[in-house]
Amino acid sequence: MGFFKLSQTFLSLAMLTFLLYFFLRLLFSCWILPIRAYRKIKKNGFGGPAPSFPLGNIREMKSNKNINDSSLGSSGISHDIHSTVFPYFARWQKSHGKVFIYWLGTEPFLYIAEPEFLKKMSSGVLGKSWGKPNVFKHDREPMFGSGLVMVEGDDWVRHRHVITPAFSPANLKAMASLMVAPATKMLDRWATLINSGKPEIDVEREIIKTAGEIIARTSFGLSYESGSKVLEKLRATQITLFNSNRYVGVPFSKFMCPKKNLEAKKLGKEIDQLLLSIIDARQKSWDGSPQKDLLSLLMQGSHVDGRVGKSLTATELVDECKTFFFGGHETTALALTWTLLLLAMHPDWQNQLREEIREVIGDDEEIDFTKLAGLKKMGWVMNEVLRLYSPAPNAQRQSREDIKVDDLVIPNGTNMWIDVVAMHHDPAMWGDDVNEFRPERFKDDHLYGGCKHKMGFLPFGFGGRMCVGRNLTMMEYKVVLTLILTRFSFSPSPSYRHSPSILLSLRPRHGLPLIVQPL
Ligand code: HEM
Repeated sequence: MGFFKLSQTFLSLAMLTFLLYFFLRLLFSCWILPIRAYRKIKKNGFGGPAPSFPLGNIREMKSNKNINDSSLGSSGISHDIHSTVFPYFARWQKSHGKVFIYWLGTEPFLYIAEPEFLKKMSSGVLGKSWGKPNVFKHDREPMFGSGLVMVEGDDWVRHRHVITPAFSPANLKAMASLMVAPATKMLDRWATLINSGKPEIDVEREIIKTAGEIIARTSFGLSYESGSKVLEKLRATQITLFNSNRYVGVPFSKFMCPKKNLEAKKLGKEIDQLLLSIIDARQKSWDGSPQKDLLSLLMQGSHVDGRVGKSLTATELVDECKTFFFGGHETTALALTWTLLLLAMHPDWQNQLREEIREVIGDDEEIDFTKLAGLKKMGWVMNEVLRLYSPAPNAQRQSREDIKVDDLVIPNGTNMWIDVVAMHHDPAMWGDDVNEFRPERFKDDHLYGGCKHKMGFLPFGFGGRMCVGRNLTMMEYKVVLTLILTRFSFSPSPSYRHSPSILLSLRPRHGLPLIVQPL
């Protein structure tokens, strides 16, 4: 009896110790550490909205959805979108300036919409010394794994070293030929719809589908038919993750949607298996002849440059394929989608681009891809669209060392949120016509569009971690837009409701119905 009582007391003590340990750990990670990090940043004198525990400022961010659709007929369409897509940032900017601290759950973030601050902060930091916020890593794991977007340090250098040559101009030219068939298939579908008396087409849905096919071909060499299984699963992962991704930074948020998280993990594993089997088959059948798609180029790069530490493993190749899909297809599709809206609203620009295509490319049935670089006006239009409706509305960083900005010190471990939409719509940088569609602003300054600061135009990010796929995007943009403009003209549908919104990327909430006519 005495022994039984003793062991019971021991068990209760053990339980109590465990609970105390658990509580202290929780207190430490959710309260003491974040407050300590916050105090260090705050020493620099930054302000910011008051947070509450445990949501930080998330409640305010969620309550501020400010869904404000405008249609063609009523007030017209405004490109002044910052206060619509990020109403909380627009409001906090008014009280706290362009650099301040806000909280995602128990994680403080340094908000930055000031190009000069960004320049000073990033000028001394190497690409490999930047991190990505740890708090996002759990959610993004099934999408990007250890792909280039997420890796850091020497691993990042190794990945970037193998990946960059795959995007060389010669390789891109070969990839361009893979883009024509999916785009032509889409346009044939439009022609059939128009012939059957349905000229109203949701071009966003169409272009996202086509860009998915293009990325499947250019990334892993899959035709739509054979790649549709991978594509379906990749898309399902994105939707599942996005739905379960809403309380980032809140303690235990990953346990809030256990079903969705498990589903995303399961899908992630299935995709890995599918891609691994593709890589395996390639490895077995590869006879050394040159291939056009990124996966083959990376495999060749890894093969040729087979020194230890330089090549990519099969698992890393899988992660890069997923990264190309998630990082590359929707962003490019949205750049094209917003372009079609702006060109629909500006038929004069449609005509100017058609004229340029006739002059530069001619009437040949097959596009000579070397001539695409000559489509200068199309380049201005692309930049102006990326400025007004940047598909990647923000960039994120976490410092991995103390960073000096004049007399200030941004401490190691600071999360950063760079508000690209704010900087692209800042009249102090662009002038009073900041919210007008004026592609000609890129005529004399094709890189920065006359922006007063070189860090004020960042559609592809900045520094050593700038988007590795930007030239591929440019190629796809010019190929697809050339094909569209040579076959169709288009105008906005009266049913279009303008409601740009952030669903990972910046997209039209209700799609983009256009009235399409054959030329
Ligand atoms: C309009 C199209 C695109 C936009 C707006 C875009 C935007 C971006 C942005 C903002 C970043 C982050 C840069 C930073 O943190 O400073 C990025 C990184 C990246 N993008 Fe893109 N991207 C586009 C197309 C593509 C394509 C087509 C691919 C590949 C097929 C791609 C692959 C990547 C990769 C791998 C990274 C990570 C680079 C690194 O961290 O070293 N992107 N992109």
